[in-house]
Amino acid sequence: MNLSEYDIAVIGLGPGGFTAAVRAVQLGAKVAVIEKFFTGGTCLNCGCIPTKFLWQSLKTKQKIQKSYEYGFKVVLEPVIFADIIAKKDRNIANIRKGMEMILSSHKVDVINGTALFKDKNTLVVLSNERGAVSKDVICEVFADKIIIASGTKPSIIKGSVFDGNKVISSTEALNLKKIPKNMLIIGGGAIGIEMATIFSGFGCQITLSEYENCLLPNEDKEISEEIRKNLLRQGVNVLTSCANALDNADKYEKVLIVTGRTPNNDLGLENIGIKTAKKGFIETNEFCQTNIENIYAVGDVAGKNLLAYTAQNEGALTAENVVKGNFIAADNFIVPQAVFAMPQSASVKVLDFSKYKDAVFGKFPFTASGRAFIEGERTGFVKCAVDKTTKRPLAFWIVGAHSDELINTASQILKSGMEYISRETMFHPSLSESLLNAYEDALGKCTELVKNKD
Ligand SMILES: Cc1cc2nc3c(=O)[nH]c(=O)nc-3n(C[C@H](O)[C@H](O)[C@H](O)COP(=O)(O)OP(=O)(O)OC[C@H]3O[C@@H](n4cnc5c(N)ncnc54)[C@H](O)[C@@H]3O)c2cc1C
Ligand SMILES: NC(=O)c1ccc[n+]([C@@H]2O[C@H](COP(=O)([O-])OP(=O)(O)OC[C@H]3O[C@@H](n4cnc5c(N)ncnc54)[C@H](O)[C@@H]3O)[C@@H](O)[C@H]2O)c1
Repeated sequence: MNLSEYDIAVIGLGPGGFTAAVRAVQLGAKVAVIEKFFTGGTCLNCGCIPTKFLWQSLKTKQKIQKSYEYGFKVVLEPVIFADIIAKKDRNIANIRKGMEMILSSHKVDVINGTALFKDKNTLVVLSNERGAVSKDVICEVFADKIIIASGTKPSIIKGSVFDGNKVISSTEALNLKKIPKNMLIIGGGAIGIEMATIFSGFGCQITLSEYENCLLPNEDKEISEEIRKNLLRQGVNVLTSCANALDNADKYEKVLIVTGRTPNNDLGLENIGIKTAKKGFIETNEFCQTNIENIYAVGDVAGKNLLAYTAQNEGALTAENVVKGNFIAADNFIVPQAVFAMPQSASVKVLDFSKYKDAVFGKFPFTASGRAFIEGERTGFVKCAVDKTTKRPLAFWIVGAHSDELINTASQILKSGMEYISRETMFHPSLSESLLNAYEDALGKCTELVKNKD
C-alpha cells in the first residue's frame, strides 16, 4: 500500500479547499488535496461561474436588442443555446487550467479520487472512474491535520427524485443544450431566481414556485418585492406561499428543483466519531474545528454560509490557524450578498445590525442618477440605514445594474467603521455616488432629490 505523509490533507478542491491548500503551502506546510471530480468544485463547474456566464450572455443579448438607443441598427440572428453552453464550457475549462497551474506552481499534491476517513490521521483514497466510486484503493494519505472542504449537492423534495431528464437539479439545468418550452422551478431562493431570469430571458415560459410568502425569504422585504416585480415584468409566473408545487408538474416539459443543498458528508465520519448537526452539516466551532481536535471543516459542508467567498475566507483562515497554531475566529466576517436577477440585487449589514434601534433610512432611485441614465440602466434604487445618533452607515440594500460590484464598496465602508461617507471620495458621473446619495437622504441632506411635500 502506497502511504504518503503530509502536514495537512484537504478533502475537496472547491473554493474552500483550494484556498486552504494554497495558503497552507505559502506558509511552509506540505499539503495534499484529494478531489473526486473537477478542480473548482461546485462554484466553478456547476455554480457561480456557469450561472453568471449564462446571465452575462443574456445581458449581452439584451444590450444588442437595445443598441438602437445609442444609435446602432443591429439585427440579431436567432440564438443557438447549445453554442452558448459550449462557450460556457470552454471558459470553465480555461479557468480550471488556471487553477491547476496555481496548484502545481505551489507544489500542492493533487490526488484524484474519493477520500474516506480510516482513522483521525489517515484518509483512504478510492478510485472513482467516471464518477462511480469503486472499492479500488489508490493510496492512503497520513496527515497531522485534515481540512474537510467537501461542499454540498442539490437537495430533493419529498415525493420526487432527480431523473436527469424531466426532474432536474441546477447542475443539469446549466447544461441543457436546448431551451425548454416551459419549466416549473421549485424554490425561490438565489438559485431559483437566477435560473428563472436566465431561462425566461432566453424564451422559456417559467413558473417560479416558492413555499414561503415571498422570494428570498431572508432578504429585506422591499428587495424581494422589487425582484418579484421585475420577474413578473419579464413574464415569469411567480407563485408564493405555495406548498404543493409538484401537483402541476405534469404540465411542464422540465421541473427544476432548487430548494437548498445537502452536505457531502459520506466521508466515513462515523469511523472517527465526527459530529454532524442539523441536516447533516458538519458541526464546527468558531475556529472551523470539528469535535476531533486535528480535523477542521470549511465552506458549505459546515453549513454556516453557502457562499464561495465565505468558503475561501474560512479556508484561508483555517490554513493560517493550523500552520501558525493561531486561534483566530472565523465568525466576524461582514457578508455581502448578491443575486443575479435582471437587474441584480445586493445587500450588506454590519454584524450587530439588529442592535441598532434608532436607525434612520434613506433611498436613492437610479432614475435620479446621471450615470444610470448613460448606462440605460434606470431600474432600482439604493437604500441605506444610518445610526441616527452617530451618523454611522449600518446597511445598504441595492436593486440595480452593477449592484453586485457596488456592494463591495458598501461592504468596505461598513467594515472600516467609517463614521460618514463624503462626496470628495466619489467620481462623477458614477453609480457609486448613489451610495452617498442614499446615505445623505437618510440624514435629510441629499441635494440630488426632489424635496418631499411638507
Ligand atoms: C447554481 C449555483 C450558483 C451559485 N452561485 C454562487 C454565487 O454567485 N456566488 C457565491 O458565492 N456562491 C454561489 N454558489 C455557492 C457556491 O458554489 C458554494 O458556496 C461554493 O462552491 C462552496 O465551496 P466549497 O469549497 O465549500 O465546496 P464545493 O465548491 O462544493 O467543493 C467541494 C469539492 O469537494 C469534492 N468532494 C466531495 N466529497 C469528496 C470526497 N469524499 N473525496 C474527494 N473530494 C470530494 C467535490 O467533488 C467538490 O469538488 C452557487 C451554487 C450553485 C449551486
Ligand atoms: N448569487 C449568489 O450568491 C448565489 C446564487 C446561487 C446560490 N447561492 C448559494 O447557494 C445556496 C443554495 O441556493 P438555493 O437557492 O438552492 O437555496 P436557498 O435555501 O437559498 O433557497 C431555497 C428556497 O426554496 C424554498 N423551498 C424549500 N422547500 C420548498 C418546497 N417544497 N416548495 C417550494 N419552495 C421550497 C425555500 O423556502 C427557499 O426560499 C444558497 O444558500 C446561496 O447561498 C448563492
